Amino acid sequence: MNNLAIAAYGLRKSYGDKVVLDGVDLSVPEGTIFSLLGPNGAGKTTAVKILSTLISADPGSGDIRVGGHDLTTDPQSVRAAIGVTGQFSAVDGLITGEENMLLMADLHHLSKVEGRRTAARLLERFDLVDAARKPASTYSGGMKRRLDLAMTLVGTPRVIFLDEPTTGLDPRSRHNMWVIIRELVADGATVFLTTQYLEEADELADRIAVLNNGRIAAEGTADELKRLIPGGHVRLRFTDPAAYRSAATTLPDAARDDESLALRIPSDGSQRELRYVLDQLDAAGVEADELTVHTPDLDDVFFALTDGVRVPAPTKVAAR
Ligand SMILES: Nc1ncnc2c1ncn2[C@@H]1O[C@H](COP(=O)(O)OP(=O)(O)OP(=O)(O)O)[C@@H](O)[C@H]1O
Repeated sequence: MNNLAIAAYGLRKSYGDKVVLDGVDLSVPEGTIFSLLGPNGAGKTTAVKILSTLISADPGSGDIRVGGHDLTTDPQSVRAAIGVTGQFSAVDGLITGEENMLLMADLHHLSKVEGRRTAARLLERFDLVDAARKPASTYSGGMKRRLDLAMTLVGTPRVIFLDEPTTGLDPRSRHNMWVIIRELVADGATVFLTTQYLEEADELADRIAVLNNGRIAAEGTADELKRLIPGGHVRLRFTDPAAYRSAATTLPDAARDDESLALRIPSDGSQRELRYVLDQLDAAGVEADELTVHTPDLDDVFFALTDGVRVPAPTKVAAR
C-alpha cells in the first residue's frame, strides 16, 4: 500500500439522535487529490472538522491517522502537518492581506525576517501583491479565497483540507483556484477537497467518494464511478410538435421535455438499444430532427447515488 496521508476507519459522528457519519472509511494516498462529494448536509464539513482536529469523532470510531499521526493520541502533530481553508475562513477583514499573512507567520513562530519573506513569496504567488496593503474586507471573493489559502500555506502543510474552495466564485476565479490546487499537489502536498461542483471533482480529483446517509455510497476515479451508473441516454429532438407527441407515445419510457420538444431515453449507447429506438420511430412513421447519444457524467452518478436509488453499498471500485 502507498503511504497514506489520511487513513480513517469507521468514522462516526452523531448530534443527538441525528447520525451524521455512520462508519465512514477514508484512505487518501500521499500526493493525491481526494474529493468528498455529497448533497447539502451530508456531513462533508463534519468529516473535515474531525480530520483536522476541530471536533472529535464519536467513541466507537476506528483508528484515524492524518499525516501519519494518530488523531486521538497525537493531535498536535496532526495540526502541525495540516492546513485547512474553506467555510471557516481565517481571514480577518479588518486588517490588510499582508498583516493577515504576518499574523499567520507569528502563529507559526517564524522569525520576523522569515515571516516577511514567506508572506512576500506567497502574496506574489497568489497574485495579491497589489492588494497586499488594503484591508481584506475590500477583496473580491476570489482574492479572499486566495488569501485564505496563502495563509494556510505559511505553515507548509503536507495535507491540505479545502472545504468547498470555489463555492460562489466566478468561472475565471474557479479555474485559477484549480491551477493553484494542481500546483500544490505537484509540490507534493495531499489535498482533501469537498465540493458541490461535480465538474470540479471530475476535473481535479484522483479519487472521489460520494457521501450519502452517513455512509460512502461509492468510491473510485471519476471514470470508474461513471461506469457504475446507467446514466447514459439517447436524446431525440423534434421541431414538429405532432411528431414529438407521436414519438412520446411510441416511446413511453422516455422522459419528456415539452418545452424544447425533446425526449430522453435511458440507453447504454449500444447499437442494439439505438436500433430499438430507431425501429420504434420507424414503425410509428416519425423522424427526429436530431439524435444524440450521451454517456453518463458525474451528475448522473451523483443523482443516482444520492437520490434514494439503492446501489449495492458500499460500492468500492478497486484502483490498483
Ligand atoms: N454542531 C452541530 N450540532 C447539531 N447538528 C449539526 C452540527 N453541525 C452539523 N450538524 C448537522 O450535521 C449534518 C451535516 O452537516 P455538515 O455541515 O457536515 O454537512 P455538509 O455535507 O458539509 O453540508 P453543506 O454542503 O451544506 O455544507 C447537517 O444535518 C447539520 O445540520
